[in-house]
Amino acid sequence: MRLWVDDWSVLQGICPQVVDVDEKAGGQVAGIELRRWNSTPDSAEQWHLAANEVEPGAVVIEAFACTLPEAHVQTMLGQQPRPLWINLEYLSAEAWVAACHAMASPHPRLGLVKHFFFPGFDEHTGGLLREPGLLQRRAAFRDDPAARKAWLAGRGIEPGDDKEALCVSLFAYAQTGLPALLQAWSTGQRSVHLLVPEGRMLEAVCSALGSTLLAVGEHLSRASLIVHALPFTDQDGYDELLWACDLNFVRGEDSFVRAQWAGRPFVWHIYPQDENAHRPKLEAFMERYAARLDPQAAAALKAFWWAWNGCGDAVDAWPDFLAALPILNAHAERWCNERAAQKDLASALIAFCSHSQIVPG
Ligand SMILES: Cc1cn([C@H]2C[C@H](O)[C@@H](COP(=O)(O)OP(=O)(O)O[C@H]3O[C@@H](C)[C@H](O)[C@@H](O)[C@H]3O)O2)c(=O)[nH]c1=O
Repeated sequence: MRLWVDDWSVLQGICPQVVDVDEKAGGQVAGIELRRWNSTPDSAEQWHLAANEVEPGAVVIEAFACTLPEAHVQTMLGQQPRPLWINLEYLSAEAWVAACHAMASPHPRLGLVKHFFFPGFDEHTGGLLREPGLLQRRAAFRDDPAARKAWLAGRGIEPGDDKEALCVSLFAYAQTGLPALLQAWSTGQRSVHLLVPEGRMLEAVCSALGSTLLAVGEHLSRASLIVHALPFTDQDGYDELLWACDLNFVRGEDSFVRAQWAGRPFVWHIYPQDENAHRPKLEAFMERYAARLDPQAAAALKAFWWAWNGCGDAVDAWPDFLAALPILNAHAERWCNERAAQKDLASALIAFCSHSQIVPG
């Protein structure tokens, strides 16, 4: 397995072992060969390993339509048998995805065939990323209240005897509604411990509360609201954060999926696109997610999610959402178990390649 990565520093953040790999020469992490992909090579940066200097694998996965370098495609053309070329698409809950999943698209000039592979939420799609043992690790953590308590205490968070206290993790894109929501939490009846990994969201929270930027490990209190600054951790650490909280604000694709495996209520901030192209995607997921949810809880969820995504007032929507949390909690667990009954994305990819007789089954 060889992974081409165009942003080494981002990879280091979520996979710290990458620090030991020479960016210029590439190297191995957890059995995966890492190579730096310079998508805009220039003469000043001749050191990068060009994709055409490397023999393509039996399967070439182009993620998120990143566009393979022409030279790499040419090398693929010269191979016998020709590699299986897969375009791994963005995650979407929209109905058309099932119809397009695994569809073949012959290259107009080259005679190579590209297959579209869509992650998704039902068995007609490629499924979701879920590594072996994830749900067992989560269960071990969540079934052990002492482990959660110790995890929180290790980060200076001690909700104490306040059974009503709510632990909330916050990871989102820029949010215009944030200051008002923080204000509502600070004056609310229920204590809110807000766990914010370092980064832009922490800056935004501190600035909205009129504070200097908190260092990792520090906290600040505003009546019912206590903000805790957490480090940006590797992905296992981020999973533990999701498991430890009662409610998780997540964004984009990956943290959105991890929150679903956490089996806890969550709020999704979808990646905003031009001309509001993200809205039908948000709606499609909400409809799917809330289809078998109690109607009142479904309405509360939709109102708050829409508001968090810029359509509505999050402060107005918060009380009903808060009241629905116990129902949403049970629903999150059920949703997680249903999704876990499906083939995961990596297994689906292997099955697809085996079926195409490229990879031995
Ligand atoms: C806060 C935190 C996150 N993470 C992880 C969780 C996720 O796997 C990852 C962040 O990924 P995402 O949540 O998907 O957010 P993102 O904004 O980085 O990704 C997005 O990029 C856009 C360009 C795409 O169009 C989106 O669909 C989406 O993929 O970081 C950690 O490992 N440690 C941490 O401390």
